[in-house]
Amino acid sequence: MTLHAEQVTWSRNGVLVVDGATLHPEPGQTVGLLGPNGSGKSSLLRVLHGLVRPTSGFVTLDGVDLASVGRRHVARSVASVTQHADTEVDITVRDIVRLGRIPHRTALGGGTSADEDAVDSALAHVGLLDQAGRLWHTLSGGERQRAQIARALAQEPRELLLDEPTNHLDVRHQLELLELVCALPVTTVIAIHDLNLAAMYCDVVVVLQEGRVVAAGAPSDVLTADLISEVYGVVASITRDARRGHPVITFSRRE
Ligand SMILES: Nc1ncnc2c1ncn2[C@@H]1O[C@H](COP(=O)(O)OP(=O)(O)OP(=O)(O)O)[C@@H](O)[C@H]1O
Repeated sequence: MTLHAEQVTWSRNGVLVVDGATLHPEPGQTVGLLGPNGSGKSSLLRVLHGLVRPTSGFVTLDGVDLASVGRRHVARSVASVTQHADTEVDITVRDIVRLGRIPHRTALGGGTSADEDAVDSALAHVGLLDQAGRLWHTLSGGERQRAQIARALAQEPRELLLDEPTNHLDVRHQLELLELVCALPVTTVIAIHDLNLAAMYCDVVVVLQEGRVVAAGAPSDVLTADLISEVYGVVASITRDARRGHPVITFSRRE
């Protein structure tokens, strides 16, 4: 079992932001949340994390309504990286990553060597081990993004919720990050704008439009020229990757 959404609706100021979304990831899958700006991807991730309560429907963790699961239990199981993680405090990269260990600490305990091992391992995974002593505010946007990913990895979650994690990353780090995420033994839901990266790395893609799920399934079934035209209003053509067979999307210029 994993984190499931059942007919989840979330309204804000009378506007239906998420409209009846159902999500049933298989354990270990990487699920891509796609859709235009404002289609509800971040909001659905927030509902899945239990940061906001659904207006109707429900989210379950291992079959139990998230509303009745303790926050600490959720924090031990679910890690998230949001789009605007930031801090003004003078804090090092290692300190940021250590935050991921908080849900695992006992009431009395400070950090243990197991905590430090998890922090080192997470830093190594994102290629920041040699930058661990640097201050947060001196990092580039991409380095901050990788530090936040390391914080989520240090949490050793079973479920990972990522909101546009490839933002700010150069192409090598985009590919490395998604390869890392796919190789982790966790279930990942990842809001992502790049349809080609979604096609390369996601087992399943779920397309949102105005808060509603309008398509879901394997990238090769979902990412058709018609769907892309309907949802994004752009002209695209689809070929297949010669080696792995996933769709490769090419966009046409408007003349
Ligand atoms: N707390 C809030 N209060 C009011 N409206 C909100 C709130 N959060 C989100 N919205 C609105 O809900 C809609 C969906 O926003 P959301 O950020 O979930 O979309 P998104 O698909 O993640 O967009 P993007 O691709 O631009 O990041 C938008 O119209 C947004 O303005």
